[in-house]
This record gives sequence, C-alpha cells and structure tokens, in this order.
Amino acid sequence: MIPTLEWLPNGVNFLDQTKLPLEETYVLATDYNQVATVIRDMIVRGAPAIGVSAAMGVALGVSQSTATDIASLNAEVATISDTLAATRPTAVNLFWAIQRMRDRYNALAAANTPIPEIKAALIAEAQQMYDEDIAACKAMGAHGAELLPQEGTVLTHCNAGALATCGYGTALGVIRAAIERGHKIDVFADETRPYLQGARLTAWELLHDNIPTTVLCDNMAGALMRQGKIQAVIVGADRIAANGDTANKIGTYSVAVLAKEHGIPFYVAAPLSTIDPATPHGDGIPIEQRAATEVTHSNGKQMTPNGAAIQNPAFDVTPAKYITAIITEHGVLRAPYEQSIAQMAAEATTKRELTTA
Ligand SMILES: CSC[C@@H](O)[C@@H](O)C(=O)COP(=O)(O)O
Repeated sequence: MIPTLEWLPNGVNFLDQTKLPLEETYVLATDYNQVATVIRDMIVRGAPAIGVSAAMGVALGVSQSTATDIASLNAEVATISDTLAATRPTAVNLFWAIQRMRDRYNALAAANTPIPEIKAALIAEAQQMYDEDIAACKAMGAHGAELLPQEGTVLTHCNAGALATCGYGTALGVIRAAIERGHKIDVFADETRPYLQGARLTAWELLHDNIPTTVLCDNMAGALMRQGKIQAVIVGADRIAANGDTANKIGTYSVAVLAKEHGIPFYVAAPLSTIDPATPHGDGIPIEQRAATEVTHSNGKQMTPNGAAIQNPAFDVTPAKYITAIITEHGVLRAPYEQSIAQMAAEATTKRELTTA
C-alpha cells in the first residue's frame, strides 16, 4: 500500500508529495507546528489525508505537552487546534478531524482522566481515524464500483486516490474497486494545473497499481468527450454543502458542465466527513487562494511575463445539478440532495461521522 502518512514513535512521517513522481522521499514532522507546515505546503494534501494529518498533529502536540494541570493543557489544546485549523480553508475534513479530537479531549478532561492517559487516548483516536479512513474508502469502492462502465475510459480530475487519503482513495478507490470486480477500465487523468496532482500523483499511483492511465492536459476533456472517448467522470471533493454543491480542485466545474453537455455521468466520491451540513449551498464554501508563484513558475522556471496579473483559486464549486450521484461509505446519494444528504446526516450524527464544527 502507498504510505501517504504514518504515526511513528518520534513524529508523523509523510510521503513528500511535492517531490513525486521523481523522488519518493519522506518528511518527518516532529511537532505539531511541523505538521501544520506539511499541510500548508501540500507535502500532504487531499481532504481526507489533511483531516487525519491534523488529527495526528493534535495527538502529537498533546503528547509532547509538559502541562501538569488540566487548565494549562486546555489552553495548549486550543493553541494546537487553532494552528492546525489555520492551514487550509476549503477541505472541511480538516475542521471535522480537529473537532473530533477536541470532543474526545473534552470528554476525557471532564472525566478527570489523568494527563498521561489523555495523551495515550488521543494518539489512539488519531490512529483509529486513520484506520476508519481506509475502511471508508473501501466501502465507497464497494458502493460505487457498479456505477462505472464494464468497459471503457473514466476521466478523473486532480488526485482523489491513495495519496489523498490514508490509502485506496475515494474516486480512485471506486475505480480500483471496479477493476477488482472485473471491469476493464482505463483512466484519463487531467493534469490539473498548477500543482499537477493529476499528471504527477494520479498517474504515479495508478501506474504503481498497473492501471492503464493517460495524462490529459486540462483543456482536452471536451474534445475527447465529443469523440465518445470518455464513458464516465469521477472526482473527489473537499467540501459538499447541504444541497449537494461540491467544492473540489479548480477545473472540476468545467469538467462537470462538459460531462452534462455530452450526457456522460459525473460522480463524486467522498466520505461523510466531507459533507458540511452547516453550509447550505456552494456559495458559502471558502475557496483557498494560493500563491501566484504556483502559476507563474513551473519547476523553478518562470512561465509568465513579469507584470502579468495572476489568479490562483485552488478550488471551484460544481453545482449539484451537474452531479449524477455522490458515493459515500454508507451508500449512494442522489438528487434531490437536500433530502438525501439530510437523511444520511441524521443517521451519521449519532455515529460522529459528520462534521459538527
Ligand atoms: C480524496 S481527495 C478529494 C479532494 O481533496 C481532491 O480532489 C482535491 O481537490 C485535492 O486538492 P489539494 O489542493 O491537492 O489538497
């Protein structure tokens, strides 16, 4: 399995996704501030992986605390949480994971649990979230596999794979599951400018599993759809509003509109921790703006003339009307999404799977 991130006795170890596909190197974060940097700098990225990384950051920070009384530890937990929450604004899994860790901490503190036991319990909670993430990806695969064609080409945008999760992937997990069930699928991976998640990461991890993969420039999908060369589209998500509007990597919206125009199903695969019932519709989703240099430079080389104005929104919102179905670990959601999401949210709240932040 591709080791995206791992809890170690001396910190959290991350596969450095900025170096892929040419180098497989690791970055060991030995304190929670370093975990925050790893998330902000996209050494680890992808909504579910960001969430579990933040949970491990909370566990790491608390485990290293020298506080001897609960009031001091409370203050440290708040600082650790705020630091990790300030890294990336769009993926709601980040806030969901931090809140889950805080809820666990608060329950332990309220029960007068000794500090060493609190530390051990938070490490165990983060490790459990890691295991649950892989299980959720496998369940999404099981629910979504039969939606994909028996034979054909599936387009994906960005990287919603093992590298974006603790393993197996959301959108790529569904593709993996379909192939494991005998579907003959090859993948078109949009390159996904400017960070090139598709060209660098999706292609790398699919080829690692011997899944036939073709990298497309971001402007090729329409022409290939028109030629009948794409049978389905599947992507991940960073935040799904209560009405089904879905934030995902910039460029997803264009692909969804093209898919609808060509009568091609457009699927979103995401765990319940990506659903944000507190945000009624997509206009309320915060969109991260990243540095202009990600657009102006490629591999250290300047690509644009000095003085050119630059836009670099990292995500866009695909209105629910373009989404054929949302595949979760608990089943497949269909329109009207207000109802199907609310129903699944009600079932999940009792199980603490949904964001309450
Ligand atoms: C299973 S990952 C789903 C999304 O997080 C993914 O599609 C995406 O947009 C990732 O963006 P990134 O900026 O690389 O973190």
